[in-house]
Amino acid sequence: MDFIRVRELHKSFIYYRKEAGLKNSLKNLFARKSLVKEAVKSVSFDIGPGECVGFLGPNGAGKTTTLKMLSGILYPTGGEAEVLGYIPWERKNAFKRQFSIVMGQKNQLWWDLPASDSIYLNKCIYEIEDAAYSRSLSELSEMLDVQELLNVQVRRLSLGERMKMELIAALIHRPKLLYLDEPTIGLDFPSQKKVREFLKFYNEQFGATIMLTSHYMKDVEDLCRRTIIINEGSILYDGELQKIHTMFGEQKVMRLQFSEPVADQLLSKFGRIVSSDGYHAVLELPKHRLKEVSRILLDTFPVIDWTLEDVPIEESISMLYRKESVG
Ligand SMILES: Nc1ncnc2c1ncn2[C@@H]1O[C@H](COP(=O)(O)OP(=O)(O)OP(=O)(O)O)[C@@H](O)[C@H]1O
Repeated sequence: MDFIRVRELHKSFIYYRKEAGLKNSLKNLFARKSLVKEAVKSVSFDIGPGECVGFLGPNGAGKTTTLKMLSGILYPTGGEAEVLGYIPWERKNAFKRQFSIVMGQKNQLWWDLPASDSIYLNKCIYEIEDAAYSRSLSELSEMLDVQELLNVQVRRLSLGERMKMELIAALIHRPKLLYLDEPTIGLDFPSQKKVREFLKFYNEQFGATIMLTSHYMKDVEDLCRRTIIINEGSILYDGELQKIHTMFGEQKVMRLQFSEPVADQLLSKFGRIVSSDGYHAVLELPKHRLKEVSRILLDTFPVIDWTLEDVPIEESISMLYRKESVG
């Protein structure tokens, strides 16, 4: 059984161009120019129960718009979706009780109240029994190590502490499905790690299905085997994250340090320059040219240090985007 079934889902936004200045504003009142943005173009995929799927893409790719349609916040322009057996945009109560959406960029807790009040409000909304609520609250707050902070006003919490409270509020009713839109954005490394460990535990312990968007690749590497990559509203890749490496495994990254500046023009004939400042350069080059290029570089350039690495997963994904844009 598929938990999430999406077929040719599509969303276009109509918006109006506003010209600057009073004269143009008045003109706009009578003759507005409408524009269409195709944010999501006919995407299809299935997600099974208990899967944790990374939903990746560059800024403006259509990730949030897709998650909003799958949670019923947005009505699609076309296509179909079935989530937990419901059509999300019908917003049936039985559906709303079974999922949560957490957006790292949006605060869902009451700013001037302690987090415990917002969490209690969710208890009432979801009609959670007292015993189940107490158990869930103490379990979640213990796992996230924030028991002492539940009664502190939300605006007095740090970003990391607030995100942990957001997660407790979102999970207090034990949803089977969790949409996470950049849950670790802006957090320091220890908080990112804690949130990741918690999400992994929640996924494994309760068999929850998770769809996660994040610009931090570590989140996706740690939590998701499968990745769906979207760019300009269309799906570019759907499969195992690690397989993206093998698609671009023919490349290596060489980091060089020079004792005196070396111009980009001299380096560019050996491979793609990822970055360079004269004294340091990062080159991406094909594996089959490694031996030859290393020899030339070491013999003819003032190299004082160098290393060879595999292409990072972020870079493999960027290559996927570039390949797509080149056609
Ligand atoms: N209400 C709207 N009206 C017009 N255009 C919109 C609206 N909402 C989103 N868009 C556009 O749709 C495209 C996709 O936006 P979306 O927020 O889904 O991207 P995203 O992949 O989540 O990006 P990011 O990683 O930056 O959050 C963008 O070009 C955005 O400007």
